[in-house]
Amino acid sequence: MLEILEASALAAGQAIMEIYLAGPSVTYKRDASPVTDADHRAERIILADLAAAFPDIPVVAEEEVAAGRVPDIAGKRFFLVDPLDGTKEFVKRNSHFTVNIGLIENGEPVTGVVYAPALGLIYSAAAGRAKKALVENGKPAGQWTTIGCRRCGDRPMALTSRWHNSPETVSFLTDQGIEDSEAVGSSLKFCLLAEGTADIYPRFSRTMEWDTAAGDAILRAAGGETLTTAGISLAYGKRNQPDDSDFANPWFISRGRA
Ligand SMILES: Nc1ncnc2c1ncn2[C@@H]1O[C@H](COP(=O)(O)O)[C@@H](OP(=O)(O)O)[C@H]1O
Ligand SMILES: [Mg+2]
Repeated sequence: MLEILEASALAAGQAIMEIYLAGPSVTYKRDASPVTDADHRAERIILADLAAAFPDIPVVAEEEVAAGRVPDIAGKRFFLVDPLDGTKEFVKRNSHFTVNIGLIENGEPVTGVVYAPALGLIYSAAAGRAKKALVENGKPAGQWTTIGCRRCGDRPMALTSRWHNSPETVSFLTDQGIEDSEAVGSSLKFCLLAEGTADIYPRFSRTMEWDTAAGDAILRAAGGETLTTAGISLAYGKRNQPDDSDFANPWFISRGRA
């Protein structure tokens, strides 16, 4: 399965880069977040690939949900797709945007691919192994290398959102005595924890499950974890929540090895 997901993410990323170079057309969704022709084109590519290869696995995809199309996932494994995470970065011509495909089984992210086309980097994970490759001309160049979280030292390096940071995140870093932090866009934050170049990603502002599933799968396979503020492993497939919309995540803290 993983190779099919990787190939689909690479194809979607190539379409995104064509639009990136030509200049995307931007509109704004009901929640005022930007969406571009690249989001829609990349999602169509991924949905077609998944439907052809895995017709029985439901797919929850960001723009499909925005259009009101949500499949029944009850009791099933399912895909979460964010065709272009970091749309704001993309629009501002910053390279921190990613293609994301994650597979959820029993509420856990078990398989994932994150592709950052402008950086030429692809990360993936399945069966407890996380790996990374450079991408050239739309294909992995050279060998995939296995990646793993580092053990956190005396000076933890934190990652924060570039556009959606919050006062609570700043307070958390102060309370924990964390002095070093870097703002990084999109699901790349999970990948940097997974490859052992940072230690903690506190997310005290809103995300949706498709923003986090693929990166979280890679982080967990690399030896890290994502916990809610109650200390419980972040679960996926959250529907019919009393006071929130479907597939919204609570605040969470992702980290490498303690
Ligand atoms: N108010 C809000 N409601 C829902 N999602 C939000 C949000 N603010 C930010 N996000 C999510 O945060 C993602 C960007 O994360 P980051 O800030 O770490 O780069 C966005 O992904 P998209 O770019 O796919 O829309 C979006 O889904
Ligand atoms: Mg997103």
